[in-house]
Amino acid sequence: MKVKVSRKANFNAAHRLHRPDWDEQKNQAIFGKCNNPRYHGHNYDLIVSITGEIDQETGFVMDLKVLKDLIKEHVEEALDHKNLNADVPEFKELNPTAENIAVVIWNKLRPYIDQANELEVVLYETPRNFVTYSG
Ligand SMILES: Nc1nc2c(c(=O)[nH]1)N=C([C@H](O)[C@H](O)COP(=O)(O)OP(=O)(O)OP(=O)(O)O)CN2
Ligand SMILES: [Zn+2]
Repeated sequence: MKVKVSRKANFNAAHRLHRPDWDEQKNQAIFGKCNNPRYHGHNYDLIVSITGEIDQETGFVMDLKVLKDLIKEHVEEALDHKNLNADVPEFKELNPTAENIAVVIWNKLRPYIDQANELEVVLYETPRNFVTYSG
């Protein structure tokens, strides 16, 4: 019997969607206001979920206090109040779209999650735009 447990988190970050190999007109046409050369911010909401068997001794799939601390150490400290393009090595040459940010977060957390459990990351870039990555 598998059960999914989840932890919500939040971080604020600035970004710019841009490809240096495209001219200004194409960047503007594809990325619109997220191509602003002065960057802009989003208030990202994150839901991290772990799916697995319930441990018969603890009753936990995973201790949510441990998950909270992992998100704080590996996601919030890396991304919160950062300029994603300029401050976060993973985005030096990777566009910080919601999709790519979700994959980066998943990769940061996966090494710390029990191999027997599944990891899912849901990232809200705006209240109505969100992406899901499960590996
Ligand atoms: N597939 C993707 N599409 C878009 C992304 C993305 O990361 N992946 N990002 C953006 C913008 O960065 C950002 O999400 C703003 O988009 P917008 O359409 O303005 O969304 P809002 O929810 O703020 O707008 P509403 O009008 O309130 O719906 C765009 N596309
Ligand atoms: Zn944006």
